[in-house]
Amino acid sequence: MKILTAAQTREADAYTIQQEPVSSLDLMERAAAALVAWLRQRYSAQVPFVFFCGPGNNGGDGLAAARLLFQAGYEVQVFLVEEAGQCKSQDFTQNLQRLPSEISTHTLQAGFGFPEMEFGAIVVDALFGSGLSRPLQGVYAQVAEEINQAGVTVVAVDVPSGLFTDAPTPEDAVVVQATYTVTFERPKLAFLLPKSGAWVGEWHAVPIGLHPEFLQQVATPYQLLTNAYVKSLLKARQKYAHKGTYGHALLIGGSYGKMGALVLAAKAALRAGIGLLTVQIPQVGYSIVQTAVPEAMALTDAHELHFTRFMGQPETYECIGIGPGLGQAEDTRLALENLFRQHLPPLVLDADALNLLAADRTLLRTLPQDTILTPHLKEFERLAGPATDDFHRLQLLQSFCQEHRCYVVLKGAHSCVGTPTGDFYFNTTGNPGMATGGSGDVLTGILTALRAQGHSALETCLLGVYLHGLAGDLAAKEMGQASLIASDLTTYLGKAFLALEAS
Ligand SMILES: NC(=O)C1=CN([C@@H]2O[C@H](COP(=O)(O)OP(=O)(O)OC[C@H]3O[C@@H](n4cnc5c(N)ncnc54)[C@H](O)[C@@H]3O)[C@@H](O)[C@H]2O)[C@@H](O)CC1
Ligand SMILES: [K+]
Repeated sequence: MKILTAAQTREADAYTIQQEPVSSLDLMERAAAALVAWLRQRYSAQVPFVFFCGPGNNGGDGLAAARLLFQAGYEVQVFLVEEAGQCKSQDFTQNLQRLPSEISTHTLQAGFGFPEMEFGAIVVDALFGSGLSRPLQGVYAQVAEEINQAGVTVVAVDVPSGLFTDAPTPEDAVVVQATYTVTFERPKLAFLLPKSGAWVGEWHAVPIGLHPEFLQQVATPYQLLTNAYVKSLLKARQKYAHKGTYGHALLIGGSYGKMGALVLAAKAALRAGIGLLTVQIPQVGYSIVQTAVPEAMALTDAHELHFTRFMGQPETYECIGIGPGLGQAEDTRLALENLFRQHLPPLVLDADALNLLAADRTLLRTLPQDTILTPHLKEFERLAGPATDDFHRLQLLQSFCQEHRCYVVLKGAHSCVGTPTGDFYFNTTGNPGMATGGSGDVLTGILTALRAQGHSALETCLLGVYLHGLAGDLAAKEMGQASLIASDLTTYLGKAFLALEAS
């Protein structure tokens, strides 16, 4: 699903208005109706609502929603926030005229006294949306600050007011801290990035019937993974298959004190459908692996404690995953250097393999084409340098993938897959319970297994991050986020496959 910029959203609105055709006011009515349907589903008519409406179409949405909610029997109060002399949008003015006189309506201007909130009231933030052109100032900044200090649930309309959707929001800017953001049609890019995403709270995209033709033709490098798309990447298992049909993968990793990481990756690879799995481990790991993962074959390194020399034949494997628990010993770095000189099957690199690459730029330059790298933010910074903000990081991701002709899964909430073509794919599954040691090792196992089964590098990344997050969501539903541990992700991987197939 394409993610649109604010300018593209305006074009989509205009195209819909012209082609459907529908009046701008009726499109706003649809947006308000979608917002109100969301609110009514969540809150009963006993819950009082306080709307703060700005002068543009975002404020217009707020006014239309206040009217619809009032007509549905809710207690509604409206505050019009305006800088003296500020122009109002036409649809705002029309919706103000349509506001029933029974709704208590006040104007807040500079130097206002902020209203007392009734206990349990929900604030609806309709100050500014995608039309924001500069940071909030004056009365708008004051209202946003007061809302943030009121300690109430805040539902932002379309965008939390003060947040830039396609560019970094200045560090010192005032932004409404939303509990929920009900956004129209598509989430905005800023919602998916770690710093700006924190203002958005939990976001929900509600459709307002923007013209499908426009959505189909508009060009963007930013895509959001949808269930339907990821499902289309699944391959059915064949009746006459044997274990050789589903690839032979190799995982290299584990070192003294870090064998668990390799075990987690190995179990995940097996649950991700691999036909055969071999692990290469230092001698210290032999009995651990043979006991913990009896389904895997083991190759042991000449070294007791860590990886020093590849012991197999590269052509035996359809994919090699390197990194979980690998360690960063000097002879491990040399072993990687030697390995990269050989003709290799597709690679998945994680954890210490990435740290070794970051410390040795020559090694980075010898990276085989279409390698998949799975850094978290800190590991990515070591590889590509520090980012000044979320948007700069996306630029770094794009140039890194293009320069090294590789795929990068930048891990976090909404993990982002960067590609050599310059496109970005944001994941939609997963939860904060997965921020726990070993989660990344499980992902490496899943990706290695999918790649070995013949998925392209891109398919592997998309299917892998989605299933990994879905397993986390299913696990969290039953055991809660705080108690979730990495091996639960593997336990729930089968259910994730089933849920995706059945969707
Ligand atoms: N037909 C449409 O165009 C639709 C628009 N919709 C709503 O319209 C919103 C966008 O509306 P607008 O383009 O009117 O923009 P906003 O309502 O976000 O902003 C209004 C105007 O305020 C001014 N402004 C920007 N930043 C300011 C600041 N910091 N201080 C003071 N003034 C500032 C600008 O001139 C801007 O156009 C969307 O977020 C959405 O809520 C929805 O109703 C769906 C349909
Ligand atoms: K808003």
